[in-house]
Amino acid sequence: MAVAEQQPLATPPKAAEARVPTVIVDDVHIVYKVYGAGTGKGSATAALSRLLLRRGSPNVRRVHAVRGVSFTAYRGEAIGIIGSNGSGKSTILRAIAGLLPPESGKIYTDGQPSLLGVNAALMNDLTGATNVMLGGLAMGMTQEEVRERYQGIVDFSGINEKGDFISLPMRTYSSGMAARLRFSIAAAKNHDVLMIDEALATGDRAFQRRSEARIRELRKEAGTVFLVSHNNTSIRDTCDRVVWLEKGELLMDGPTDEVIKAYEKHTK
Ligand SMILES: Nc1ncnc2c1ncn2[C@@H]1O[C@H](COP(=O)(O)OP(=O)(O)OP(=O)(O)O)[C@@H](O)[C@H]1O
Repeated sequence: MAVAEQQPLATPPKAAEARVPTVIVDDVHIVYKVYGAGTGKGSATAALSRLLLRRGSPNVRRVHAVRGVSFTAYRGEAIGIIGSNGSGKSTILRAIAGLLPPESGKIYTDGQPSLLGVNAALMNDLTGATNVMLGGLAMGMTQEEVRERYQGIVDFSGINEKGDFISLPMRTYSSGMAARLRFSIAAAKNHDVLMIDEALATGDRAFQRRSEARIRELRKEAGTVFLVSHNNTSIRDTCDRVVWLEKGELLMDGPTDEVIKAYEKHTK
């Protein structure tokens, strides 16, 4: 009986590298409501009579800050968000962080996104050292972990380069020093999704380099990083993809070089 020639088993095609989505922004609109934006109707009596008569405030102004924005971010990406002043960059980050509800549309996130903004809350009357401890605990580290990383955080921030500033209250820091400390605390932890809003702009060049290197590390450690910045060099050095917002709309989303080139042409 003839034996069928054994065919070598075809090697299955190597599974394509699975891209894991971390943030999905789906047709999101965000509207701020500004109360008391008109004149003359702000008195307590007027407010009371509105309550009693169940009439809405006549002075609510709506600012439609984000208009139908959609994109998906994947694990391991660093995405720059650019656009002129007031284009909605900070607003979309705050919404991804869960701090602002969208008027319509949906935002899905994998893990808890951390927003590191220029206004991230640290206590001005407490020393830098206490803020490092509190900030670490607030990010979910144990006391032991914060103690282990304390020196690394202080060294990274460079706060003590010109004397023992870490033991002084934060209100004695310049805005650049405070921003450096905030970034150093946040960067001490690996985040699923880390969003950085202009935090690098205030540091000097040496600090910016350290931060950029740390952002690259955070990406390797499988997180997703968003960076809002007006500094195209920072964006070029850290991000492989850029989302360009203008007047609340997404104008372009693509490889860094392409988008920055188009943006520079637009702003010239
Ligand atoms: N708390 C708020 N209340 C009302 N309107 C707001 C508020 N915050 C922002 N806006 C408005 O929303 C729009 C988008 O603002 P946003 O701060 O997101 O812009 P941005 O792109 O981050 O600007 P910039 O580059 O100047 O930081 C602007 O028109 C702004 O006036």
